[in-house]
Amino acid sequence: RDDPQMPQVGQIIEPHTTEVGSFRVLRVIYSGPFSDVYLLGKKTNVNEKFAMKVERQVGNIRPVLKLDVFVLREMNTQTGFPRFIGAGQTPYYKYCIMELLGPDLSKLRRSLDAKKFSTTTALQVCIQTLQRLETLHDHGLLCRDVKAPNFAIGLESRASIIYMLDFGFARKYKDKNGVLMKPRPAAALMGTFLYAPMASHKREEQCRRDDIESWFYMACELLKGTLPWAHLYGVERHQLILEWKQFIRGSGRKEFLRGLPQQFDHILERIDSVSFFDRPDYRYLISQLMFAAEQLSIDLKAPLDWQKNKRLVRKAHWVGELGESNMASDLMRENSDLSTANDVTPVDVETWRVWDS
Ligand SMILES: Nc1ncnc2c1ncn2[C@@H]1O[C@H](COP(=O)(O)OP(=O)(O)OP(=O)(O)O)[C@@H](O)[C@H]1O
Repeated sequence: RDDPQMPQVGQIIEPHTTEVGSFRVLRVIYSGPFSDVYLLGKKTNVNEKFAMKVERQVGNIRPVLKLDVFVLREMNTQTGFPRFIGAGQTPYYKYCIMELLGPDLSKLRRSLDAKKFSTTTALQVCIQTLQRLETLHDHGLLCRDVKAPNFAIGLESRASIIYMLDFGFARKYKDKNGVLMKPRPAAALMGTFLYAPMASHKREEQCRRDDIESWFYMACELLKGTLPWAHLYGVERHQLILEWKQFIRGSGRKEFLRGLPQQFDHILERIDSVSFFDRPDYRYLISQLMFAAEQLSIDLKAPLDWQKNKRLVRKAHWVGELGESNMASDLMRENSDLSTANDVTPVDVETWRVWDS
């Protein structure tokens, strides 16, 4: 941010595509290890706001903005994907301008006193996030970093829509003829340890099922609170996190699922039965969530927690960053002090205390 070559507040940004016009940099929204995100206003009307993700041209250990631009362009007209506005580069940085969104689901959840959403909100969020994954997958793309910080709410009239963000780990799983690509013999450990699918822990190629497996961990966290392995520092303990994920499929299953709608048992069973080339049965998973809502007399059209409590959105802006998408293998190689990789405060670990004793 102190680098004068990088965008500065007040500066005018003029994307190469002339039809989108010019923008003024208003402030920094996020400053991370791999990218910075800025708030922009239209030069002609600063009240018309946008977000701009920026990545350095030189010295960036994980250049991904090209991927973000590719996916946003590909998904541009789809519900729940930020509208792509324009992109460009200077000798110092690349940038991508897109629709401005509200806070992410992780910040919203951690802004609540109970650190979990109401069941009404959590189930609606679970359904919408699954629908986003279905859309992404049906466009031939995998996310490979499904987690609450990568979903954000829309602004104002779009506050009930959950958007998918951050495609830095996306990958095509079909070739140009639409044929499913064969798995490579080994793949990098990708994504975020907390939610990584077991295949990723084992350095196997990921498939659609693996995004849905990560979605499942996220869904459990949204409904029940912080995951029981959240306190483990993934860089050093990722093998133990894998063992946790295996344990909840064996003797730990009942305890793990306690307090969640009973349909979560069927959901996990169905996810685990999907093989590498299969299309997950999104319809079945969504119908199970709807069935859970029906049994709990939940109205799936009811206002969401942040629509009922406007303070929550303001509070979420103050909650710290969490769970950056650090490429696990890079972290381990560097063995640096990036201890935020799995930086979850075990505030509501209480819920899962049974395993600590
Ligand atoms: N369109 C947007 N509108 C509002 N905020 C955004 C938008 N895009 C990104 N952000 C904010 O910037 C943060 C980082 O964005 P993103 O996850 O795309 O970048 P990243 O470099 O991959 O970050 P990380 O590695 O931490 O996941 C998001 O968590 C969100 O708070």
